[in-house]
Amino acid sequence: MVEHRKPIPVTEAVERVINKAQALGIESVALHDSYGRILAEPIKASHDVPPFNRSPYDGFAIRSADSAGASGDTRVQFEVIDHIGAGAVSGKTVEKQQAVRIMTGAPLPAGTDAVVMFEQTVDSGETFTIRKPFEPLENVSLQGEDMKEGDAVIESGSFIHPGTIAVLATFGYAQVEVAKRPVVGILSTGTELLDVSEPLVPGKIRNSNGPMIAAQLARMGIGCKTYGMSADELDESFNIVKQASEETDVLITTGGVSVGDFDFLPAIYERLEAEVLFNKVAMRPGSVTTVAVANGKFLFGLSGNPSACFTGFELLVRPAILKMMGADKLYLPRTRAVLAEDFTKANPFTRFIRASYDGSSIRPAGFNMSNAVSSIARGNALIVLPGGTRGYQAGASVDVLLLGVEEGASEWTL
Ligand SMILES: Nc1nc2c(c(=O)[nH]1)N[C@H]1C(S)=C(S)[C@@H](COP(=O)(O)OP(=O)(O)OC[C@H]3O[C@@H](n4cnc5c(N)ncnc54)[C@H](O)[C@@H]3O)O[C@H]1N2
Ligand code: MOO
Repeated sequence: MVEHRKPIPVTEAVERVINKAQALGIESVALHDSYGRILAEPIKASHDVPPFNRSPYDGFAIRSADSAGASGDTRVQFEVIDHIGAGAVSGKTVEKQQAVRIMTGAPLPAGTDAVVMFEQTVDSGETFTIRKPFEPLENVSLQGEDMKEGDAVIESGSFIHPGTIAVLATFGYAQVEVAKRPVVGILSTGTELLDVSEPLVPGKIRNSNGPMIAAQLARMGIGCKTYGMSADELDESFNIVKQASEETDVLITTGGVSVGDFDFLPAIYERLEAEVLFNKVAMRPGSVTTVAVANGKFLFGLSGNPSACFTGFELLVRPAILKMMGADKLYLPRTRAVLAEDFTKANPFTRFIRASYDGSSIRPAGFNMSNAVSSIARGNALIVLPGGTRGYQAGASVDVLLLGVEEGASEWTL
């Protein structure tokens, strides 16, 4: 008898998965290993940045009051009494009409409150003259102008990117508290699958889903265990899935999840006595995406069809893993864009179309069936067309989810 599955809305599927996903705790890593991790502590400024008033230019530090009256006609002269570069502190106190030759980054000497750039001086040597007056604090980089001691600078849960690392280094974090990452496994099921290095033979295709998912994980800062490929054979697949699920927090399988005679994932979930969160989602591609939990381990049954597999990962696996990683932003950033060409197909389920987005308009990235590989390569975004709609014309405003934006992403709210 053919199994009938009840589709649930994609937002409901996301919610069910998110409700099951638990953060895995905290560990300490060296700063240079922290790129791509999720910060597990809030970062407060432990001192002012910059920590002292400093020169933002190469020039001369003066007392601004001494420059009063300087003009094109009336030059004002200064005597140079010291010379410092960044890292040095002048021991001198600057008196009337005196100056210190100062390089970018050096602290302002006692008594001075302005900096004259070399380009603003005439005849510079032991003495120099200027042709304009300077305001107090003119050309001075002020202590604390960037960050003040005690400022909340970065929130816990943020993705650690190069800018985060610059802040952490500034405040002396040689070690950083980060969220633990889940151990994720990938198993590609299908008797038809060949390894990437194998020659094509009749009836077979190369496994593109496994390497694609590994890369989708990599751009989230997650490595993976690869369980290779298994044939569509129940006992063999069951044994691999059972062992892999024991060795991982999240096992992602592709293929074998629909209602075909050789689709064994549903039977495997049953044998594992897994709790199936859903086995049909009102989305296309990826309607067969199934998520189950067995012994506290996630089993993501993604479709074998490449575009469906890709989309199921981005919409359902990615937020679950981000929650396990302790991230504060779980969803793909969402925006609106103008459709660049007609899309007249009906959308019985919410449709996610691989598309290329140029910042204002968006164009479907070619062949858009769930078995497409080419459009995944060409797309950098997904157009979202709600279920029950059809007949979108060029010029229509549509919802768009941006792909590959792992840093500083805003949220796609449910
Ligand atoms: N009677 C029905 N048939 C199908 C239904 C349905 O509701 N009733 N759903 C269709 C939909 S929608 C999809 S999507 C597919 C999904 O099937 P599976 O997820 O079980 O995947 P497979 O049948 O194993 O493979 C589908 C397709 O993808 C190719 N494939 C598989 N693995 C890979 C891989 N690692 N790399 C590249 N390509 C892969 C495979 O050869 C098939 O062509 O079911 C429909 N059928
Ligand atoms: O699961 Mo299928 O991808 O809806 O075409």
